[in-house]
Amino acid sequence: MTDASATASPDAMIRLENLTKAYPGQAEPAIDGLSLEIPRGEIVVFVGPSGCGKTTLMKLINRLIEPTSGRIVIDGRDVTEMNPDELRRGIGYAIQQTGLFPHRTVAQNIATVPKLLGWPAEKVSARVDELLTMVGLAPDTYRDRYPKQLSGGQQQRVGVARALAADPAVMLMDEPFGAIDPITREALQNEFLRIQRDIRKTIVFVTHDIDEAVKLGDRIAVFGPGGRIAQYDTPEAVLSDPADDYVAEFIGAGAYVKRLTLTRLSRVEAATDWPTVPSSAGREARLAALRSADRDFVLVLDDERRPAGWLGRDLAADDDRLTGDGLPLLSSLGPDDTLFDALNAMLASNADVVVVTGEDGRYRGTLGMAAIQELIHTASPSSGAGAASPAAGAERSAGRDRGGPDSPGKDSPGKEVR
Ligand SMILES: Nc1ncnc2c1ncn2[C@@H]1O[C@H](COP(=O)(O)OP(=O)(O)OP(=O)(O)O)[C@@H](O)[C@H]1O
Repeated sequence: MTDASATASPDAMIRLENLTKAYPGQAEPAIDGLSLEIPRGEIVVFVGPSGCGKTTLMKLINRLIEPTSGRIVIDGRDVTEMNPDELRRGIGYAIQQTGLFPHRTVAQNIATVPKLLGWPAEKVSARVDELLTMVGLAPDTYRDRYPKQLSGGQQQRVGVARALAADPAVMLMDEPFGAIDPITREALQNEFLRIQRDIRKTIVFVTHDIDEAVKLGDRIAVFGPGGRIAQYDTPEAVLSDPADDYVAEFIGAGAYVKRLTLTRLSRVEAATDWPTVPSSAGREARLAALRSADRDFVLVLDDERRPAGWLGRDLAADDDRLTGDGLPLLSSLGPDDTLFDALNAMLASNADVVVVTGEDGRYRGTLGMAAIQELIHTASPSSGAGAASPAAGAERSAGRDRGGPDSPGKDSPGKEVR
């Protein structure tokens, strides 16, 4: 773990220095001599079992409680020297129970801090609409609703919007997606990462869930009992080189599979040699594309170059189906999907390839099973898992996914996954 006093870095947004919190009447301190640096613009995830002091640390950072000893420095300022109200207005705080005010509308909830800061009404209103749009809730539909008229996932989104309202440099998020079903949770996580790509806040995120930590964190602090940090490192390093038995046990089984979740498809080079045909192509052009293809399936792209479906050789004899959009294509994956999602899509569709699109939904290429296999073995922390080496790996292995004689799934590009 980082010893802040020894390695104080100029770009640490939050510095915890030898921090101790002993609650009155408790035999052991909840936090005991903890030092940690949180870099500017990164997501640092505190992960660990219940009762290990994660929430205590969050409350210390925004001064809902005071430390017994030690210092907390945010953006170069010792927080104990700041007015607590001023401090908290500069920190967005989102929690599991959302803490939304039940008798205030969504807009009024989001506007809480901007109003305290005395923003003019038009600016507040524009900010509310901007944030609702950002978290995927149409302002016209949701602005005037009350929290109880929203689903749990929508409430979480409003909670995140409210935390972001005054554009704080620091966000503290304590299990914000905790009580949400797994599908909504995944959607919220993906949206959260997409938003963070634009806003680049310094975010401290608390979770019990190592998979969530691995997915969201630029760095993970694995907490043990008594507020001890067992390891503070990148997800890649924690997964592939756990500091001790405690961390290894906390990660649990399946470290290789978890590592697949670290690499987003945006960082993987997709193979671009799969044969394609525009959806505007007529019968003859489609037949010609199938004849000249070195695979049994040709990918149909619409006018915007978005994947529309697979055209199989078996359709050549069926004019109606040949001139339609081919088989359904439900397994196209976007830049925020991971190698894990790609593998899952392949397994679900019994195929050995998935179609990869860019942020705009346009076709970017394909990714095959062999490429994933190679990526997971070439990506080590030292080679920068998920960064340069996967792209190189994808390129190298692209040729092996081309449906050659020894490619088991060459005839099944995937009927449908999503
Ligand atoms: N107000 C309090 N008074 C006394 N002890 C407290 C208080 N708040 C927390 N504690 C104790 O401090 C320790 C750390 O609690 P904390 O809530 O920070 O843990 P946590 O890691 O956030 O747990 P969880 O994941 O369950 O929320 C626990 O032993 C808890 O019982």
